[in-house]
Amino acid sequence: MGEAPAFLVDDLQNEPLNGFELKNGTCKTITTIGNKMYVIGGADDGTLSIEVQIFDRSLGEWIHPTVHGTKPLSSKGHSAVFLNDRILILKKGAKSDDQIWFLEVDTQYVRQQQKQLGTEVVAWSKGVIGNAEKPVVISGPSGVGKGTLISMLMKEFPSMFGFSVSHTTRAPRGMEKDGVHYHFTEKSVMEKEIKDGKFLEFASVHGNLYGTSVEAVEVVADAGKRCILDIDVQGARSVRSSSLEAVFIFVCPPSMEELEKRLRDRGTETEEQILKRLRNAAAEIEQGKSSNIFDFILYNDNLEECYEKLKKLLGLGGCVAATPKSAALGEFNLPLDHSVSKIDDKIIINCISSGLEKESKNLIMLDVSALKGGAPGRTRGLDFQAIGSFSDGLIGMERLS
Ligand SMILES: Nc1ncnc2c1ncn2[C@@H]1O[C@H](COP(=O)(O)OP(=O)(O)OP(=O)(O)O)[C@@H](O)[C@H]1O
Ligand SMILES: Nc1nc2c(ncn2[C@@H]2O[C@H](COP(=O)(O)O)[C@@H](O)[C@H]2O)c(=O)[nH]1
Repeated sequence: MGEAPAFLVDDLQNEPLNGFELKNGTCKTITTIGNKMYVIGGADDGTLSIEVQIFDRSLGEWIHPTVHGTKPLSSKGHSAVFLNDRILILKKGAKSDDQIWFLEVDTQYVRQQQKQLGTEVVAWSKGVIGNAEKPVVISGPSGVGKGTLISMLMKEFPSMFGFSVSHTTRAPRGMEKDGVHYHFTEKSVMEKEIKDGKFLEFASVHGNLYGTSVEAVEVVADAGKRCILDIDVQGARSVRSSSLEAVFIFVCPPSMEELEKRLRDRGTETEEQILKRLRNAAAEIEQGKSSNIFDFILYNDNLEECYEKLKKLLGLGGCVAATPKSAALGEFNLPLDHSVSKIDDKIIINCISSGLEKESKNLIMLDVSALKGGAPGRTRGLDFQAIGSFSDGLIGMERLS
């Protein structure tokens, strides 16, 4: 039987939402959910990320959970607030793009992973202010022109779209660069990373392993861009049933003869590979047209016409769409000195700053009522508003963005 550490009893009397400092200088919070106490805070073993331990009060035992997602780097302190199925972590003194995190403890993704792995699972997800545009999943048989259409989109809108760089076990083609077109990977390495939960989806396609890592999607979201995934139908199906909300587009060839011509003219595959890809194409087209995976089907006969249709369904017809909201917002840094409380779906952050004349306190409201997404990816839909100041009396609502 394990023993609850001495700090739990005393420090729970303090403000667990806002954390407490231990004798060794590290800061931890404790969030109690049923019989489980989630102890979240800088590790004593010198690692740089925020660590998670769970104490099961009914068993009197420590549980070491499997931790999915990129762990946040530890900070000078943090606050923790429980929200139904996840714990909101606000890092003190962190930069605007690193201050809001979620530790998911009972979301659909966490429950799925627990079932699959048979262990206790928690998952980190970074919070994003505003609603970034949904990622775009583009599927279709090999040679139909997915890559060509995506290149045209990225060339015309370089600051709007970012490509999700997949992993593959196939060999690079002549001009392909590692880390740009694909992460070219050994099969054993990729299999281990799949087992470790690093992939949003993966599939065996035309005899090789392909997959989208969670990081590949997050890198694009972090750059404030809309993510484009070029993946096969099996991968699209996996993403559809994941928590990643996306727009799903299937690209169809005008005919099998034309598809074969394009594949042969591209000249990147051996005869054997071309035949394999053509055999698979018939089943992919059948699934693409008949399944409920895809929101849109595009016929790529005339390239320019098809590209115009693609732009139109992405809201780019005629005028340039606005920059994704997440890129423009979130330029507000939470100060080191703040405390946190929760009223319904609103988190009230009391920022305390000592001015020369008098101490002023600013109240910020973080609205978590419209959260979207989550692990394995970012949590979107957060909104900050300034709601008042103790020193000057309450001021009117004011958006910080
Ligand atoms: N509408 C079109 N008409 C004629 N040729 C086209 C058209 N669209 C693309 N192509 C050509 O077809 C070939 C295959 O296109 P592309 O490489 O973009 O296909 P893909 O769907 O990305 O294939 P893969 O899944 O194998 O990566 C390329 O040589 C491209 O230039
Ligand atoms: N399920 C996934 N499929 C992927 C991914 N990346 C690419 N693909 C698909 O593989 C085929 C073949 O691609 P090629 O570059 O070898 O011609 C094509 O249909 C791609 O859409 C992925 O990460 N997951």
